[in-house]
Amino acid sequence: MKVAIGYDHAGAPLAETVRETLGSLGHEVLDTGQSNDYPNVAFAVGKDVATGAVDRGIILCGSGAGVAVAACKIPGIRAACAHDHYTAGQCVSHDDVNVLCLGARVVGTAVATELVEAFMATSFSGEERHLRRLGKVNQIEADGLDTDLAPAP
Ligand SMILES: O=C(CO)[C@H](O)[C@H](O)[C@H](O)COP(=O)(O)O
Repeated sequence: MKVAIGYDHAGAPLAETVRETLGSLGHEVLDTGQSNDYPNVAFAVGKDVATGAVDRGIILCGSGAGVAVAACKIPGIRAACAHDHYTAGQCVSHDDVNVLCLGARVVGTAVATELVEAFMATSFSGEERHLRRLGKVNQIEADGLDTDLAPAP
């Protein structure tokens, strides 16, 4: 896959680990570089994913939270902050997450490597219940505060 990465000053210490891990897995890395304001980083990576220039994105900041908040504002982006192996995989298989957000002040290089591996090894399951829920996410994105969601079955 082609993967865009980006990082702020707080995320930068993990950038080389992410680049190396993606490379060792055979993925192509598009490095969008560093900005010291996390919304700039999130927008650069999220735009590449949303336009289809790359398949997925990985964004690094201090906690992983700031870049996730910003990236989720971009239509078509499903970003998640994951610091455990289970979430890094399940966020893709259930929620079709296309941007992984990591906090370099939270995890070290060994855990970050495992998180990137889990994220990249997982595909969306396509199961009916997950498609239904993702449809509702898309509905919220399209209709905003006017959204009228069907109740859960
Ligand atoms: O971690 C973050 C918040 O969730 C941000 O994305 C930044 O990395 C963080 O706020 C940077 O903090 P600093 O005090 O400006 O170094």
